[in-house]
Amino acid sequence: MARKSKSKSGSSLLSRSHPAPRRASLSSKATRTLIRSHHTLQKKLAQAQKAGDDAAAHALRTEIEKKGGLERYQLASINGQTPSRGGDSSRVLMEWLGDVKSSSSSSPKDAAADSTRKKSLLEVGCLSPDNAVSKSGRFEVTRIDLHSQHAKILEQDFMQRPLPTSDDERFDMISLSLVLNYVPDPEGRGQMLQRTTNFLRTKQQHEEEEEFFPSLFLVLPAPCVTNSRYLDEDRLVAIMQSLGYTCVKRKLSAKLIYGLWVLGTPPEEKRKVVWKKEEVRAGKRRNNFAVAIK
Ligand SMILES: C[S@@+](CC[C@H](N)C(=O)[O-])C[C@H]1O[C@@H](n2cnc3c(N)ncnc32)[C@H](O)[C@@H]1O
Repeated sequence: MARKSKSKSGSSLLSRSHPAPRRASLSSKATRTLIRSHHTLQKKLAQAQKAGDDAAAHALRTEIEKKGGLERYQLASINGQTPSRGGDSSRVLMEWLGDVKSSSSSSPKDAAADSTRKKSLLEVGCLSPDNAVSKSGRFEVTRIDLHSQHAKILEQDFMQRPLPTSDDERFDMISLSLVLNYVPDPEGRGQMLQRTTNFLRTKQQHEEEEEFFPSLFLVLPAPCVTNSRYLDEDRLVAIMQSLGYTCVKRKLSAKLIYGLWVLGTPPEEKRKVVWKKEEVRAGKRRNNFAVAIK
């Protein structure tokens, strides 16, 4: 039975009834294969759609569904979050925030008020309401996903979420963990990164010392940055800086690259941001992950 839930922006969104997610008992190898194959098929589908090849797009949609579609992909991703397989990425965020005061308010009254106010977090691509960031109790979390597997997760495409009209509707932090690499084409990834800036509240002058907010927690598979023909860390930093972000925390593990990117006060004039898909390093064994902004 469908029922309605309210988003932070006040828009009503349809949410479905949610059976408890089935845990797939997949091996690590099967999990990786399934995730990779889903990404490849999504990329081919985006290419077919761009080329206007309806027959190929139909065949690819059928193949994606035959392999279990987004639901099975999500179950494989949940599998990858078990502690034995690297765990929940938001634990890294909580380690970073562990010793941070919630505010740098100048007056004792403001400080008292702010220390009781939870930070607001928009978690895009949320598979579970029980990850470290939710359990911390430090955030008021709004969770969204293309396919919700839990009543506390709104079924919503971030790219379609209504734009906020005031800071009350914006967030202190957005989490984009293993979501940007789900987007099948470079331009779509650029649009997603650009769009995050609209959903973060404005940094106030008196907050200069509040070093971790407003911010984007961005997590990508490490090879997207360490072994791509089109993206390395320098280029990622340059792209993010052109959007107004500064990296304040960064961690590279064997599998993932994590970053906390603070959005600064908006520049006087909006800078023109254009990033093409250009080779930054050659090599036959590299992948083609890229971010492009028109
Ligand atoms: C690999 S899972 C990542 C889950 C989790 N954040 C993590 O770090 O393990 C990617 C999720 O992002 C969701 N997703 C991708 N694009 C999205 C969008 N535009 N809006 C909302 N969710 C999206 C997918 O549905 C999928 O559940």
